[in-house]
Amino acid sequence: MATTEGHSELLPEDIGTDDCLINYKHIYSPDLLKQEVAFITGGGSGIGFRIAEILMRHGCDTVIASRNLDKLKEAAQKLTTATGRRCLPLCLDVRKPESISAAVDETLKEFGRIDVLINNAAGNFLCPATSLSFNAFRTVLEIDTMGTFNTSKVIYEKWFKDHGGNIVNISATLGYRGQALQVHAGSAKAANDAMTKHLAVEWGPSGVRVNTIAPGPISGTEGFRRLGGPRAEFAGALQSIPLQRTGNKTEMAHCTLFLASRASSYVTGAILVADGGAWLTSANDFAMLLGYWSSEKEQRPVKSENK
Ligand SMILES: CC/C=C\C/C=C\C/C=C\C/C=C\C/C=C\C/C=C\C=C\C(=O)SCCNC(=O)CCNC(=O)[C@H](O)C(C)(C)COP(=O)(O)OP(=O)(O)OC[C@H]1O[C@@H](n2cnc3c(N)ncnc32)[C@H](O)[C@@H]1OP(=O)(O)O
Ligand SMILES: NC(=O)C1=CN([C@@H]2O[C@H](COP(=O)(O)OP(=O)(O)OC[C@H]3O[C@@H](n4cnc5c(N)ncnc54)[C@H](OP(=O)(O)O)[C@@H]3O)[C@@H](O)[C@H]2O)C=CC1
Repeated sequence: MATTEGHSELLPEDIGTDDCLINYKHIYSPDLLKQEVAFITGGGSGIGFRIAEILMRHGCDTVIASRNLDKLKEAAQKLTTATGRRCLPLCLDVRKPESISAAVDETLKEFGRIDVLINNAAGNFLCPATSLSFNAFRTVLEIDTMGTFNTSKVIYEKWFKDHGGNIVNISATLGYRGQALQVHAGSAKAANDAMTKHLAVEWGPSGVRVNTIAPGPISGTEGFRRLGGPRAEFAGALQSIPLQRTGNKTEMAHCTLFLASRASSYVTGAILVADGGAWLTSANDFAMLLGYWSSEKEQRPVKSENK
């Protein structure tokens, strides 16, 4: 108990908005990723933003890429100011391979290399299977699973195949025991965990490592908010996690730094579970989540019919 609380206290400013850490203490040498370039999908917010920051604080230049260019520009400015490294904001939709291709070309033109790909972009919301439209299920699979494959394949073909590289996927432990109101996200992330192993086998001979971080509930993020995490009713569920707290973005970024760097040079095809032990024990309370979902109608679009 004292150990986990102690670590939380080291990072008091971690909770909340996408701002850079004020008192960051390096985990590894600040030169660990010197002269490397990381391409981070969804790097303008939440866990992806913090991953960009921690990689940059270890010497890396970054590309942060997603759909909302204004948000990305603001994030890139903050990241460069805080770390002194370059950060290039680029617009893409991971569902559209041609947009990924254009962003990768731009990256290679600007930086001349890509060393690390972080597949972090995703979409999620709470919804029981009976209310989930076919299109809603497809949309989440297209963003999370097709998006991860599309980005990996484009970067492999344009760069990693000839130069090697390092892919880290951001998954989730929510599907490991089945989670209520999450059939879409759980199915998508399970496919990604399988993809990690398949691509590690196929691309290992080209010098490409492929690994995954599987987070549990991470406070101060959109994903946590969308699933009702900050609500008082969930306090009991969080207490059922062995480490008795949510994780934070910096902890996820440190795990990513390990897999993205030579610190893990003989690791591939691995899934690093970083959830405080949550999936081993915590209650998957269907009634509680359904109650929350029913009370949060403004979160959901009005659908005419299942498509
Ligand atoms: C938190 C729980 C607390 C305590 C539990 C304690 C212990 C539990 C222990 C272990 C559990 C471990 C972990 C769980 C905790 C955390 C969460 C895990 C995973 C998290 C994943 C993520 O967070 S992903 C990142 C979240 N951020 C985003 O989603 C931002 C990006 N999102 C979007 O862009 C949209 O939301 C989108 C995904 C819908 C895509 O947008 P777009 O392409 O524009 O698509 P639309 O046209 O809008 O919609 C497409 C169809 O989808 C339908 N839809 C959209 N929103 C909803 C909704 N809210 N509900 C139902 N259906 C929806 C929409 O209607 C469209 O379908 P049609 O049929 O109408 O066409
Ligand atoms: N938060 C949590 O508790 C947990 C999160 N995770 C995983 O962590 C990762 C980050 O989640 P979190 O930080 O919470 O959420 P955010 O909403 O902050 O991050 C998701 C990012 O994905 C981008 N994105 C969404 N759709 C697309 C798309 N079609 N093309 C390109 N980019 C897209 C968004 O940017 P834009 O809108 O500009 O496109 C956004 O920056 C996700 O993979 C999530 O599944 C896993 C377990 C728990």
